[in-house]
Amino acid sequence: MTGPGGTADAATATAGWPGGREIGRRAAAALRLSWRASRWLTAAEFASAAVHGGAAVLVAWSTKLLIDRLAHGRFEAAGWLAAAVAVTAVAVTVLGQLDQYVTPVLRRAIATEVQRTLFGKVNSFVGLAPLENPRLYDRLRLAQQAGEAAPQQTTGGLAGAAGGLVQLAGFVTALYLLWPPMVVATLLAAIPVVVADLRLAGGRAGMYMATSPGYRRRLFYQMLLTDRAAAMEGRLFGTTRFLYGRMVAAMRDTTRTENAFDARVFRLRAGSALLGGAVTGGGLVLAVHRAAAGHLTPGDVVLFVAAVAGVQAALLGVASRVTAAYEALLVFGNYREVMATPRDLPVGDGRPGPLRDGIEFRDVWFRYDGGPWVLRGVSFTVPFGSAVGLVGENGAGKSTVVKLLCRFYDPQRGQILWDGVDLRDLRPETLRARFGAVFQDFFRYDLTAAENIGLGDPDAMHDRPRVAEAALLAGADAFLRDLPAGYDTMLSRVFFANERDGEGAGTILSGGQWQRVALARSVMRTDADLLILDEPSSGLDARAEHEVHAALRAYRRGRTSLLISHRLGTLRDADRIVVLAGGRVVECGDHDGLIRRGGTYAGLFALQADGYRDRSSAEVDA
Ligand SMILES: Nc1ncnc2c1ncn2[C@@H]1O[C@H](COP(=O)(O)OP(=O)(O)OP(=O)(O)O)[C@@H](O)[C@H]1O
Repeated sequence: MTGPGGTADAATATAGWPGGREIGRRAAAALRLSWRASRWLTAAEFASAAVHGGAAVLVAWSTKLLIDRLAHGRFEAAGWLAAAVAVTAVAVTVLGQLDQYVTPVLRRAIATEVQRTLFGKVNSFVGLAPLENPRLYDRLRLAQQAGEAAPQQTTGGLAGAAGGLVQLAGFVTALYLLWPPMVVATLLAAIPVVVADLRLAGGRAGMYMATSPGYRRRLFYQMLLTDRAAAMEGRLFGTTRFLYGRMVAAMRDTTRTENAFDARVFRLRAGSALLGGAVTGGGLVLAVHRAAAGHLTPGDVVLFVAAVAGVQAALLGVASRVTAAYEALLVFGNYREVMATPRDLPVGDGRPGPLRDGIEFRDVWFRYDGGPWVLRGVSFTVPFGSAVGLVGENGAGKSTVVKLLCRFYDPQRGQILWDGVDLRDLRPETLRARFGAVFQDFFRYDLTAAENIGLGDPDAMHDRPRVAEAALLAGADAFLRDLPAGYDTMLSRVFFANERDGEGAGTILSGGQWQRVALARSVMRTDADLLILDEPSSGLDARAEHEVHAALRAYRRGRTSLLISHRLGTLRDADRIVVLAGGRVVECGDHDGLIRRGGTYAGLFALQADGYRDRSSAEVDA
């Protein structure tokens, strides 16, 4: 295998091939998956393969008898045999058609089952860490591929092997009866083919692993080249050529690795085909000689030719089916690994009641996946009914605090307590159901405006008055009503509202408008105990910011909230402001107290206030 990274990656990927037992376990799992997807189709696949194998021998043997009866002038018996051959041939043809129907339908049933189980698994991850692991994406891609292919390859492989063995046994018996040495020669010629195919199966699985990152990169660059937001920067900075180059390079890399592998396949297969051809040709010449010497009848020669070809075809069929199944089972390990991924975070049984006392961060230490410490012993409380602001420079760890509170990760040390109960002892979904939140990197769904807001409480998604109320609070109602189809306008240029007729082209919102939609989404849960607002107004104009904050102040009254904003003016009326720096809480108090203290917060506030002051008046002051 060549190509940058090809050899090394393949070597890593193929290190530690699974043994026979593991392959057996995978085969059993693949069969179970196929059975679960459709037991009738799985059974039909087996039945049709077995009948196929037997029918081929039956046709060849009947043909031999037919020719011998004809040669001896026994025409009546020949007539019956001809009818038997015709019926068998018709049955085989019909079965072939049934096979053509069963195979794709079973494939689709398996594909549906695989997608259902795989994405169900991804959905079951409690936190975000598994989704930040590039290996997961490789495994997931291969798992989808192999998850769909392996069960059918295994079913087909086992069924085909069963059918092939029936055929093999029939033809070997026929050859043995005619001329025993030919059995040995034919089997010997087929052995290199089987060995070569098994070796290729291992190589192919390694190649899949080695090319998977390349495929993902390729898709990533393709997505960037067609993504609207990326296209703006791409055109302005001229990065499209760079991205295009990277995409083509990634494509060449994977293609080179695949081509090198296919060349190896060709060399091995051509060599073994040559050997098989020589045996068949030589055998035919000898059989004709033996017939000329009176040792074989004309029917024997016909059966002989059919048997040599049949044995080779059966052996090759069994080998190729088994190796295809083996190959698929090697990659199927990815499906099993994804499905066996242990739960990323422990899940407690507790159901948090409505917040009564408050939330406490107690000596919380946290770092992302072996990186530097982001929080180093952070302690503060969010008392029930209060508004707490988090302040700190870029990278201070404010959003990290929010992510820990939502239990996207667990702290390495310390505790986060909900009314005195550790978050780890609570069910994450019931805990999260108590939050309303707008994140700094909120998501823009390619859905309608109403759906974009309604997703904040899927149960109330179609409750239009609730959606409109949330939009009103977030200052989004007026501009959403003005859209071409009001709340039903698609907020996307990638989909039509009516896909079938290609009608209802979408609209693009401005950054601030999107922020208001996200804010509306965060207040959809009317019974939320805690409102988390991470930079909710960074994109709003001055008037909108003023209006939205006034509305939110009223909304927050009596509720508990955690606010993050670099615009310190918006946090002025928070009951408590927590200042983070160097991973620690360096100050805590209300606005007036912190200003009097003259520390970090007072310094940041003065800097911002300075920026807003009229320069000339500042100069006059000076
Ligand atoms: N998923 C992640 N994986 C690795 N490191 C991360 C991840 N998310 C954040 N970090 C790192 O953690 C640190 C704190 O990030 P965080 O987003 O919490 O800061 P912040 O105070 O919210 O910053 P800002 O004011 O810029 O929004 C940063 O150094 C950042 O690089």
